Amino acid sequence: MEKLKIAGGYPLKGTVRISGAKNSAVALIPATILAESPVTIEGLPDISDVEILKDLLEEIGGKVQITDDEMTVDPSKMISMPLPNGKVKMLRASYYLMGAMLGRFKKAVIGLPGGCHLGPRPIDQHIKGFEALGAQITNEQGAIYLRADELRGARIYLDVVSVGATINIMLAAVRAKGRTIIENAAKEPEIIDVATLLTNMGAKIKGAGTDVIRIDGVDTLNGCRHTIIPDRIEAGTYMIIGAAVGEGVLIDNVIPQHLESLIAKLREMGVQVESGDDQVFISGSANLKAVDIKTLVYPGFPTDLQQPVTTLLTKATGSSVVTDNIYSARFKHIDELRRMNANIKVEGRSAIINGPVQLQGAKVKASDLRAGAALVIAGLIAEGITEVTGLEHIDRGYSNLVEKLNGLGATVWREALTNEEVEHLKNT
Ligand SMILES: CC(=O)N[C@H]1[C@@H](OP(=O)(O)OP(=O)(O)OC[C@H]2O[C@@H](n3ccc(=O)[nH]c3=O)[C@H](O)[C@@H]2O)O[C@H](CO)[C@@H](O)[C@@H]1O
Ligand SMILES: C=C(OP(=O)(O)O)C(=O)O
Repeated sequence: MEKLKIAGGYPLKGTVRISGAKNSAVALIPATILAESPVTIEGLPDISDVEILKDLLEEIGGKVQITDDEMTVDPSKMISMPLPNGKVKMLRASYYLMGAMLGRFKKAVIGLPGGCHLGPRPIDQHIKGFEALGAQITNEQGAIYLRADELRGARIYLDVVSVGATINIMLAAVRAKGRTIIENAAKEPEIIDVATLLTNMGAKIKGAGTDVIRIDGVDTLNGCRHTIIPDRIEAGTYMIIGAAVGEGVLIDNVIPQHLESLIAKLREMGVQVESGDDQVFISGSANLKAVDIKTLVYPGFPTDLQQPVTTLLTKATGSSVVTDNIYSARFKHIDELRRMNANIKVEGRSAIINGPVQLQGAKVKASDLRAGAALVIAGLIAEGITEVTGLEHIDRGYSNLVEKLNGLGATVWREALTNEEVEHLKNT
């Protein structure tokens, strides 16, 4: 086990290249199950969620090759192996195996997913969608059993706008007989990315990226080559870093339109942001202004950037209110930021941040992925050394973090935990 050490207070500048999107990758990889010949996905991020999904595809008989950032999956010999326990529990997105295996094999057994603990993460809308397509579903000892004699297209209205449910239903519906219509669908760019892969495989999907998606089921899907979209959350994290400690940071390989809500908020804070075709330049600002932020479904402000932006707001003058409307309990980073001298209180689903304060280096623990990002940003801002543990969360979603930060001039390194520190972590 390792910890991340950050020597704070240094200005960063230069160029950082963004990797492929984690939240696309975790759906694109299960989607390969639906094909009958090899699928290649280019531009995958080097993160543990991708590694785990590779292992899961191999468990069910897939042949997977990874070269640099490219993964080729030969799904031809896959079988509907039950996966009630083990690695499925290590990530939230293992739930996409349900839709993909149901689509291809008409049956699946998948352990209830893990992932970041952000409060309750129900999957009732996924289940409602699968049932509408004709599947029988039971929950036995923490695993979901799905079975259908035949999948039939249906009209499905999502009661909550859910990225996970939209993608999962799409995965099953591409192999259903007839037309499926998903109403009140989520519109996130990752949904369009998955629909693009499926379309390249031969699926018939219209309307991905709007709130009504129409899918006409097909009998077979074939292999293809697909390039993943850039990770808007990783890009947003580096934009926030640029605003916090940058003296000119160029974010390369980004789709600026995916980050309009963040760009608008950074400008409101007084940060200079220039966007080009696939790059964003952040000049930084000495005098940040407090702003209020509410997370919403896309194109609103993403919940995944709520924690990183909270750290930035500790530098802003005045009182900011950050409200998470997607995950009301996504505030585990706040206690850790307080250890670093932040003046923040949580009321219901809002964090109230009073600034500016000078953060101080401390020993802190990442409780989840974006809490980890928030603490790394805090470490870069802080005076002195910050030590961040819980790196297994950060490694789920940030490709080559140390290399990318040091490439911008930061002083960040990983160090093995002492036995004493391992014991201490087990007891906290
Ligand atoms: C809309 C939104 O911002 N989605 C984010 C959410 O996706 P994720 O896929 O985790 O969440 P969903 O988009 O599926 O869920 C959005 C909301 O709907 C609720 N819900 C979801 C499914 C369901 O069956 N029943 C139900 O009630 C969730 O509890 C949540 O409050 O977290 C991901 C990881 O942090 C982000 O990348 C997504 O952008
Ligand atoms: C919480 C996240 O991931 P997951 O849903 O995979 O746990 C995230 O990407 O911020």
